[in-house]
Amino acid sequence: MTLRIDITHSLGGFTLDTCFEAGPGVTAVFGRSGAGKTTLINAVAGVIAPDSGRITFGDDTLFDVRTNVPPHKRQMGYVFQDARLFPHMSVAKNLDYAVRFAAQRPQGAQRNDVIELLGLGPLLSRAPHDLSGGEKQRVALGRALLSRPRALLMDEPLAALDAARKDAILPYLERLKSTAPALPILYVSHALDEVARLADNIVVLSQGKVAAQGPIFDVLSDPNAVPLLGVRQAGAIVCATVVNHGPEGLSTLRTSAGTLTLPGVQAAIGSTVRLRILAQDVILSPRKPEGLSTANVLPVTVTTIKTGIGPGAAVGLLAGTDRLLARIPAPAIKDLNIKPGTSCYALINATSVAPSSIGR
Ligand SMILES: Nc1ncnc2c1ncn2[C@@H]1O[C@H](COP(=O)(O)OP(=O)(O)OP(=O)(O)O)[C@@H](O)[C@H]1O
Repeated sequence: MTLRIDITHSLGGFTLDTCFEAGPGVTAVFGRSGAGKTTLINAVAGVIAPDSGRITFGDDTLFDVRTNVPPHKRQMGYVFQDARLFPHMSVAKNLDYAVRFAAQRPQGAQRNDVIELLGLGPLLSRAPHDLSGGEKQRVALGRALLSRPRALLMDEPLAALDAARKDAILPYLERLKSTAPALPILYVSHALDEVARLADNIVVLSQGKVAAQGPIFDVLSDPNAVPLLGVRQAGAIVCATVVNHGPEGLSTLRTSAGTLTLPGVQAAIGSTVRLRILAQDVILSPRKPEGLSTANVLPVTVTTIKTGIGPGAAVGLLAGTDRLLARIPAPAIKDLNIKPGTSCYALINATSVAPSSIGR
């Protein structure tokens, strides 16, 4: 089923004016602080009533000029930045509380499946104050899933966690995606690394408006989206298959354009991973370079060039059937005579792809 959101809402001098759809899978709502992400997700949850517009889920109208379905009747699971567990209840009781309210609902995961999916078994008898931040968020996610939601709304669920805890919980979210592929998940975040690992689609909010939207692979590789995403954060996602793990901690991965050698790849041989390759870590060369310390050289074709974003230019590249994004000094466009259709080589430093940028 698909969530359709077409609303306007004013708060002081701020106006949210958005129109987009979120179907099965993860739709990331990305934007800088104050872009309107929380206002948007609160409207979908039914916590606030927009000034005007319409929110539908499949054939059901959740909000319009005549209708405003209360939050508990929208059948949405909500996970906040802070886990908001009941402090006086054990993990098991927190989960059972959700089951009780879901008893009559037709869809959703069973208790044991959710416990297994999120690795909650060893935590069941513990109290929330004995859990780490990441464990609390796993319980909060379990509780949301056990309410048998028709859609999941996640508002910066990892923002309060440090990098290590974030890395520990991301694989659970990746598993959730594959075990519940039909579940629409609206995932609010201002962290592009999370979004790149999890999202199928992205809606970029800027000052309350949708500034870009579409499949995550398209938007993150679009040079025109670089100013919205931030020049240092911008980078495309490449799909790769793990070929082997070498003795030096370096793994060989096959992409549609050629082979990459990268450190810190945990995935099993034969599995497909997503690699987020930052635009600033891609260097372009008109000829195939030799004798370099990096083995990662892929033949590419220039598709789009975006200048006028400071001293750098963003260059969209086709690498086999994948796309890459490079950020190079603007004068290099002229010096290298780069234009759409130019064939050249992309150099990617082996150590610049962080293990946390590698998703399943
Ligand atoms: N009750 C309110 N009264 C007036 N302005 C508000 C109110 N609530 C939010 N705003 C403003 O609306 C804008 C959007 O806020 P919102 O919380 O939706 O942004 P956000 O993208 O979720 O930000 P963050 O990432 O910092 O949480 C901000 O400019 C905020 O200051």
